[in-house]
Order: sequence, then structure tokens, then C-alpha cells
Amino acid sequence: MEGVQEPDPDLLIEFDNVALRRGRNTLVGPLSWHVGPGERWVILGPNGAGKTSLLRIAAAELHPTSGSAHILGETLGRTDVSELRPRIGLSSAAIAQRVPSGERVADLVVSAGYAVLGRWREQYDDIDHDRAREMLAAIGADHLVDRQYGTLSEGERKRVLIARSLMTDPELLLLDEPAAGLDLGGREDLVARLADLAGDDMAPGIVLITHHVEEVPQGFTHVLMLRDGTDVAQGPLSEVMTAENLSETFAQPIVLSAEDGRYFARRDRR
Ligand SMILES: Nc1ncnc2c1ncn2[C@@H]1O[C@H](COP(=O)(O)OP(=O)(O)OP(=O)(O)O)[C@@H](O)[C@H]1O
Repeated sequence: MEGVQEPDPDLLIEFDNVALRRGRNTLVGPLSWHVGPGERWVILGPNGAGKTSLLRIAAAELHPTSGSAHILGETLGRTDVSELRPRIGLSSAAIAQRVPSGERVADLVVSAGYAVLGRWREQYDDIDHDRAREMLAAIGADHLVDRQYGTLSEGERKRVLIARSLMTDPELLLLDEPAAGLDLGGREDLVARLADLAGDDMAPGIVLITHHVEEVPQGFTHVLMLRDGTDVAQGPLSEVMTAENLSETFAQPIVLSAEDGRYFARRDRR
């Protein structure tokens, strides 16, 4: 990639004029987006806005068609992604679907460091198992350690997969709709766990995709609102999470309220 600028070593994600095209369709961009250390971002936008595609570029799973994309100081197109990916924790529905139902939770989490799904290898050390249990405990799922993945509820599965994505001690944690499909209690439980994680200084930078402002955990710092692949608005939550920006993003009049660091939205029927 000629003409690509050098990465800023202080940024976790540094996308400049990034675009992703498939045939005649532009799925993402052109979009510039920078994520700094300690930041906790939420990506909001309607179905088909390009949220998952953007996150997959950040996960080094997709290469942008144009623009410059640096992740953790490495430049996509110039770096060996097999070395970059273990530095990124990713939890998504696509990964969830690939987990064999008979997989034991302990094995699923411990194998993350070796990037295998559903392939139990016996050479993991005690230190790996201790860390797996620690990651499960961090997300309130340590009691599930001996269960089979297929027997877990939707909410339990989400938490186990987040524990798995933390296993490698990633510098960047990417969560694609972690609260999708959860009931009210399950959602509140997960949102509270993510708020704890957001408040932990030792936790990696976090980017979370959601469809619902109610799922934005307390302690999140920034928001990127996407529509038709591009950013309607982005920046600190306190400035950018407004009814006006949500209305433009979702192309309908939205009323927004906030309480105790949580947000609530509905359509304005007046
Ligand atoms: N390989 C592909 N070829 C063509 N179009 C694609 C391809 N993959 C995704 N798309 C389209 O790109 C757009 C963005 O998809 P993406 O999954 O990134 O959106 P999203 O915001 O995550 O949507 P949702 O909220 O429904 O999950 C969609 O219109 C989708 O149909």
C-alpha cells in the first residue's frame, strides 16, 4: 500500500478514509475513526448500516478496499494478520454458531489462546486453566465451567464467549451485539458486567455494537453512529448521544432520556 501513513503507536484503531466495497455496493465508508487507549466505544446504527463489516475490519478479518487502516500500531496490508488477531478479542454471532454444542465451557475458553474452536487439545497447562476460570469469574460465569456449551442459555453463552475473547489478554476487545436475544434480566446482568469491565483500568479498549441505546453500559465513553456505511456522528457519548443524532441515524424522530449513566430511547409520536 503506497502512500499509507505510518501508524500512531498510541492509537488502538486508526482508520482514515476507510471504505469496503463489494461489487457496486459500498458497505462501509469512506470513514475515518480513531480509538485511543482506555476508550470504550459503542457503535449504533440501523440494520445494514455496516456495523459488523466495520468491526470485521477492526478485527483484521476483512481488508478495506481503500483508505488506511492501522490496528494496534500495525498496518493492514503490511502486517501478518495471524500475529495481529490474537491481540484482538472478538465475540460475535458468527463465532457462537461455530461452537460445537458438546464443547465443555472450560475447554472452549482455554482454547482461545490457540485460536481453535471445537478442537480439544490436551497440552494446556494449569496456568491456562486458572486463567480461563479467572476470565469466566470476571464476567460472572465461573459456575458454568464444567457445563457443555449446548446446554447453556443464550445469556450464559454470551458471557462464556466474552470470557473466551478475554482469554488471550487482548489489547482490543470487539463485541458484536453481545446482548442480542437476551431477556430483560439477562440483558441487565450482561450490561452490568460490561459496565464493570468498562470501569476496570486494566481492561482493554472496547468496541461494542448494539441496536439499543438501553444496552450501552455505564462507563462507556464514546459513540459512533453509522448509517449507510458512514458516520452520522461520532465522539464522546456525553456530546454525541443526542436525540437529534439518533433521529438522523435511524431516520425517524427519536426521543432520548438518560438516567444514572444509562440511556432510553423511543420514537416521538407527536
Ligand atoms: N459480501 C457481501 N456482498 C455484498 N453485500 C454485503 C456483503 N456482506 C454484507 N453485505 C451488505 O452490506 C451491508 C452492511 O452489512 P453489515 O452486516 O455490516 O450491517 P450491520 O449494520 O451489521 O447490520 P445488522 O444490524 O442487520 O447486523 C448490508 O446491506 C449487507 O447486506
